[in-house]
Amino acid sequence: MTSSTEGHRSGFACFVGRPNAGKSTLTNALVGSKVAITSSKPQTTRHAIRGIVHRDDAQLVLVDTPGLHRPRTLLGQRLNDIVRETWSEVDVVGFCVPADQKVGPGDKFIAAELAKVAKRTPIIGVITKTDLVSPDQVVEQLIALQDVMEFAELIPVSAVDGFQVQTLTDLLVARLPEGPQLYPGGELTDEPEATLVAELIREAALEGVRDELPHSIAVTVDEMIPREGRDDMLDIHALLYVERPSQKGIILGHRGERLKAVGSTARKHIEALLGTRVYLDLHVKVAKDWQRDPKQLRRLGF
Ligand SMILES: Nc1nc2c(ncn2[C@@H]2O[C@H](COP(=O)(O)OP(=O)(O)OP(=O)(O)O)[C@@H](O)[C@H]2O)c(=O)[nH]1
Repeated sequence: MTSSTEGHRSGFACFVGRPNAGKSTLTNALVGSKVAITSSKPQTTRHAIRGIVHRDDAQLVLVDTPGLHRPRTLLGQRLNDIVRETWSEVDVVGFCVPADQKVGPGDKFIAAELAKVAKRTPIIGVITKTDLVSPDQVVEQLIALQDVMEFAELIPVSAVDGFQVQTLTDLLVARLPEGPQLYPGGELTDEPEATLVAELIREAALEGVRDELPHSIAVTVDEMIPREGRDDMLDIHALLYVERPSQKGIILGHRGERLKAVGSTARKHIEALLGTRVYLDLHVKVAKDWQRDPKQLRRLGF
């Protein structure tokens, strides 16, 4: 009997590019309507998962990277170190450049940074939004991009009309190592929104403290209601449960600064997920030994 993982590939990819290059839209086009829920172990990545492409032969996990900045300050440099670290942790990077805009200094800056990791991580040049330009302009952009750096592959796509989206998936998958599924399939769809929202909050809360609090956090979303008189704003009230007061301190951080950052990261991801603006009201509660208490577990959705 052959093993079920034989020939199966799995791994991580991220899209980089200047703001508005079309990274999010492309991610959604690749993933389809599926939204990633990452509650399932293993926690193989420290980065927020934007979507997972499930196929019989592969599982492609698309992760978020923070934006790259022109480093004017020490903090800017530190942020860029983090970006580069992410790039070298994924199996393949897609560098997105829109077809309808000249390859500019912003792109060149990113390319120069990408070139530093290109020996270890293959970089695929992705020309996005081809539906906005003529075929000739696509060719011109391909040529312009080729001058910027050396790519493992170059491909024009359109997330809007689906042009070459499948081919791009194939190219990304081909760069993944052989391996089993990292996340169970199937469970990614049809999750009620509140569960996904809770999961995004949990992800943000665990960021950076996974080692200290690996399985001690649970999140409940108690309320998701449209802001009165507005159809573009959702009020979300959520509770973050920890097991011990000491863990509450870790989550809150100095003067609650960490919780504030968690809330702001989670809010951005929730807004991207739901396509609406969000006010997130987040509180931390100690629920003693909730993992061993069936009643509490049920309330937390386990
Ligand atoms: N016509 C067309 N528009 C697109 C395509 N992909 C993205 N767009 C539009 O381009 C704009 C930016 O797309 P995003 O996916 O938000 O870009 P992004 O790179 O994620 O942007 P940041 O989050 O700012 O980094 C949006 O208005 C999209 O609707 C495409 O394939 N064709």
